[in-house]
Amino acid sequence: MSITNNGMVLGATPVAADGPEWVAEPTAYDAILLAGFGGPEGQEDVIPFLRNVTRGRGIPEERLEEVAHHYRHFGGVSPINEHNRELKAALEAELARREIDLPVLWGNRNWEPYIPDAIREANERGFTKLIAIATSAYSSYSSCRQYREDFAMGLESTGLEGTVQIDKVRQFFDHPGFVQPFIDGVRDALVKARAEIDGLDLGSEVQVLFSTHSIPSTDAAKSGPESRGFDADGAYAAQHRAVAEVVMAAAEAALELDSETSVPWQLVFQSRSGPPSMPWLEPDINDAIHALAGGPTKAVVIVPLGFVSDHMEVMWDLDNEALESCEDEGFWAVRTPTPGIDPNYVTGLVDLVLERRDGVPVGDRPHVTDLGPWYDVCRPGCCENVRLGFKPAAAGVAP
Ligand SMILES: CC1=C(CCC(=O)O)c2cc3nc(cc4[nH]c(cc5[nH]c(cc1n2)c(C)c5CCC(=O)O)c(CCC(=O)O)c4C)C(CCC(=O)O)=C3C
Ligand SMILES: [Fe+2]
Repeated sequence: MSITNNGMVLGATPVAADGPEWVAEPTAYDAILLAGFGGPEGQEDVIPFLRNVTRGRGIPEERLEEVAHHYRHFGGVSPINEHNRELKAALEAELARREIDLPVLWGNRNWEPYIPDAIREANERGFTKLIAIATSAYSSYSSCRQYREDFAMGLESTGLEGTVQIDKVRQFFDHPGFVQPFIDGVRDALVKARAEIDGLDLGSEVQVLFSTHSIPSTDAAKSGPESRGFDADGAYAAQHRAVAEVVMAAAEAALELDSETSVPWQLVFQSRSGPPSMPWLEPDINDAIHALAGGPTKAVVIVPLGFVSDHMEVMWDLDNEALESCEDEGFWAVRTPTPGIDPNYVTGLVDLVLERRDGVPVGDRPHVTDLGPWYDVCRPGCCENVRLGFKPAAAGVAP
């Protein structure tokens, strides 16, 4: 991978460092690149998979053993690859329904089929312009830039940089298609809590915990473009807070609560993995649950706001650990669904592809928070990783 003398990264849409945040001209894409995290599909895959994920990351050995145990507990199989096969099929069905001729290629960051496999397949089928959907909604190194770096590395390792172009749809944390399944989930959970707990006061006796992956504080601070002036927790935390506010307002409206009543909620973090000496975003969801003990809370609603499907972080860290913490404290508790292949989500992803294909003006792009619509082309320095240092990335402006 090389950077041209005017600052453009080869393989990415050619825009200068001071180029546009949004691409308002149509682009004749040949195919969609569905980019997943990847997961093991049997006991023998567990260790090689974990090595792929943690290469060069300084994750303590004890943490790896603990995480290996989560996978071993489920036969060494993460459901994440099956989720992505289902999502691919759902996208294909929605594209066919709308008579849009865009094949979907699938490649993962950490397991087969790998991103370079998908890039090679694109080339073999004569595709030169790909629009990527990464299965990750928010801005941070792990949820945005790392996918873009893997695209750049994949183009380099296949020798196809300059031949195949990879663009990426904007981070979709505040796209209505992604947010609607969470609104439905919180509404349904509150209805259920009210039905099952006699005389429940939704204004004081429920706690909605919006949970997302913790990340190192240094990554959080660098999430999103510097120019936006976010606080120390960066765009990552700000985006989650903004979406949670929208979800709560919509769920409260659906329940027809009087305007005096607002349901208590907070943003919490899970799945921390660095050494204890390294600060990561807090509070941890289990600490937050235990801190509610002795207060008015009777019911806890856990919302996996940072995740698109019920993969290992949801199955283990929420459905096993966090629900157990609730049980320990005697709280009534439910975990609401992830978007999965909810029709709102699938339709929304196709809309995100079409807004790039058709060059929809930024003013016409759907978004439910004031932070969006997010950039088509990542800004200089966006989501960079100060621990790992600079690596070239596709679908953005250099550096
Ligand atoms: C922000 C974020 C998302 C959400 C965005 C997205 O969805 O992409 C996410 C998703 C996921 N993370 C996953 C798995 C793992 N993540 C790890 C480690 C890490 N994640 C991090 C962040 C994130 N991770 C970070 C900062 C690390 C430390 C290492 C590093 O600096 O990169 C490790 C290593 C062991 C451990 O320490 O836990 C594993 C096994 C799986 C697959 C689950 C399955 O198999 O079903 C998924 C979807
Ligand atoms: Fe992770």
